[in-house]
Amino acid sequence: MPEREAAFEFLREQLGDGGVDADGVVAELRRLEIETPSWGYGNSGTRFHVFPWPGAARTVWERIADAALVHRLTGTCPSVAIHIPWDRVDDWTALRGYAEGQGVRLGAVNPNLFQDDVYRLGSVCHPDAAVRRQALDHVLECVEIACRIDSGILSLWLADGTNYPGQDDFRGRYRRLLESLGEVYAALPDGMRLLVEYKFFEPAFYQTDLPDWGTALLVCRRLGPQAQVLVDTGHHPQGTNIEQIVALLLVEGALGGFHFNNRKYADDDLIVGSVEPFELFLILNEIVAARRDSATTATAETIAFMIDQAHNVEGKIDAMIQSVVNIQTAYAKALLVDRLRLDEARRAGDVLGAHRVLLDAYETDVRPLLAHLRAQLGLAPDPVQAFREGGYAERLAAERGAIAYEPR
Ligand SMILES: C[C@@H]1O[C@H](O)[C@H](O)[C@H](O)[C@H]1O
Ligand SMILES: [Mn+2]
Ligand SMILES: [Mn+2]
Ligand SMILES: [Mn+2]
Repeated sequence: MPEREAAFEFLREQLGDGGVDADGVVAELRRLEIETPSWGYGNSGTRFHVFPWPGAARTVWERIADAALVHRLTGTCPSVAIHIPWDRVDDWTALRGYAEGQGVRLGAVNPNLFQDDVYRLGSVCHPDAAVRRQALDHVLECVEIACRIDSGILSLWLADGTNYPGQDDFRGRYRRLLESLGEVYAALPDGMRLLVEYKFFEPAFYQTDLPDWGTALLVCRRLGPQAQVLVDTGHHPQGTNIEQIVALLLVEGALGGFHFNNRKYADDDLIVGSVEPFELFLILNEIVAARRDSATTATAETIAFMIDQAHNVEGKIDAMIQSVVNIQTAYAKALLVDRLRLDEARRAGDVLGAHRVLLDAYETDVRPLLAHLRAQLGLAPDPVQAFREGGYAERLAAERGAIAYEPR
């Protein structure tokens, strides 16, 4: 028996002794879908510099081709999120056809209300009604695009905010926010969700109009059931307990999706799980727990798992594959949590006992499980290695070269 299968058989037995069905875990892993961001495949950087990467995607077609490659190597990324205008085309049917021909579908549509000169004082919260109108027309165009490509998600992040005390009126901006998003919500066709993303600062440095989960939840409540909160894991002040926010939003039926990435300081958009893998495990543990709870299953089953990252000094495609592997790994560990033993320890007030139930799952090497899943899908056991040893990077660099970065 090949070594990997032997490792899986050994783990299956070990898990079986603890009452965990390894085949059930593999089946749940197989259902996991992770959406990658088109903008994660191109050159990106900071205000200090953008380092051009040989072979980095230059057009929406190349970004979709790279996303499709990630899906072919991981078997778990069937859709790619697009950003407007970065990914705008004249013929959406052609782009949709191209994507489907590559084996992926076009996913969440992200409007861009942060790169136009008129948005200096905000977009949908701007004091000037004419600027708000321009912003709304862009978002409504994105609703139209989502319809054309049969996407079920409009994913909205607002850079809106102010830089100095007194610059604007908090109540006035909040009212404009509600009024503007009310018009967006009214334009949503049945079945399309508006995901409201919050972020506590940047590019605004005194006040942000959608700074936290509470404000996003209040706004969603005002709008209606098609509006849900999007949690970007890089958008919280240091020390925030993100897994608690996730649990609360699940109970409220308001958790619509994630933008997975990781950070050490601010919105660093680093590879998810590369800084705090335990936090990622705890977040996914809340999702699995909610799926096991009839009161929260419905919401937990429709969460959009999306990545939102920028790869400034590393290759884009293997970084994205590593991100997918990190999410699969954390999710697999969350599926191993012995929830019966956990509940017992909690009821008994056994604080350390309960904590150790989570540690048992977290410290389990799930690589044999993931390799077994990939074998089932006819894929290489380690997709990052498969990319790096498959000559893809060299071929793309030869085909595309390293273009100097043009600001978007
Ligand atoms: C590029 C932009 O960055 C923002 O910080 C936020 O995370 C949005 O989701 C993303 O679209
Ligand atoms: Mn984001
Ligand atoms: Mn961000
Ligand atoms: Mn981010």
